[in-house]
Amino acid sequence: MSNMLEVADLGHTYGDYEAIGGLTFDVRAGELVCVVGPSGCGKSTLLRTISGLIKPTRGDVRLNGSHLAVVFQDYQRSLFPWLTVQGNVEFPLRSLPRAERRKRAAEALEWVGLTAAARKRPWQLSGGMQQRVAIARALAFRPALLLMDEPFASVDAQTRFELEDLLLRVRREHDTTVLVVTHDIDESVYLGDRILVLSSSPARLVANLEVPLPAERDQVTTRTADGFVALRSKVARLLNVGKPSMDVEKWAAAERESLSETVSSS
Ligand SMILES: Nc1ncnc2c1ncn2[C@@H]1O[C@H](COP(=O)(O)OP(=O)(O)OP(=O)(O)O)[C@@H](O)[C@H]1O
Repeated sequence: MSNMLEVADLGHTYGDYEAIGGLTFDVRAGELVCVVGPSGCGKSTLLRTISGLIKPTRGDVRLNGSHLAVVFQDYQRSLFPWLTVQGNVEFPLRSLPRAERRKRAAEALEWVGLTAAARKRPWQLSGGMQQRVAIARALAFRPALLLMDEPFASVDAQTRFELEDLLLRVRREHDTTVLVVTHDIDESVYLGDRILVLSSSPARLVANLEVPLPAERDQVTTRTADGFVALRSKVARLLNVGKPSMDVEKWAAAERESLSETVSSS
């Protein structure tokens, strides 16, 4: 499988504060990779450098495709209240002919189950529906890579589960490559093909974990499966290594070894 994203020795410093301390990883085409790390470790900075919103102090980001789209946590601020749902989804497609814009927006709204809401304004919709509009807008752009920054953190638990399943369905049906930043360990295991665990700031890669779960996931059976429970415990323990006094590399190596033992014996 080819790489859609290649990040090499990426580092970022704000003034003299080092937020990211040299990250190297790839995201393969069609893969869904989750990034977890302690609060303030530099996850949003990582997404901003990948999306080109800020220029990294050092290192390289290579995207093997022409477009990327970003979905943010705060859907209320990312949608235009004066445009209809359809208008919001069409907005990034302004350079395309009108008929093509319409077609792509209608298609993306259908993928997220919002065809009936196309003529409404965002403020007439629930929070979960608004976030679905933001996802439709990103998908209509047909991005080579979809970046998501805490995309479901502002909705209730039930809606969050629905949106997680929506994301899994659309990325499977449309073969989208996705990089999701999340605070939620369970969400990272439920969604991910792979999980990148970061240390506290400056963010370094503590572990790069394959998720040993079938592609078909279900909120009840997947979350109670032994592989799910074992991996979420691993990630939770790895996140404690963000303490500066610990030897992150040594800890991560030990955890990786014990994870591979768990997986091979299960
Ligand atoms: N524009 C900025 N100028 C100076 N420091 C910044 C700036 N943006 C972020 N930082 C600092 O860099 C560090 C990483 O911030 P970032 O927002 O990337 O972390 P995060 O992991 O996304 O945080 P959270 O988990 O709370 O969302 C934090 O200590 C933050 O205070």
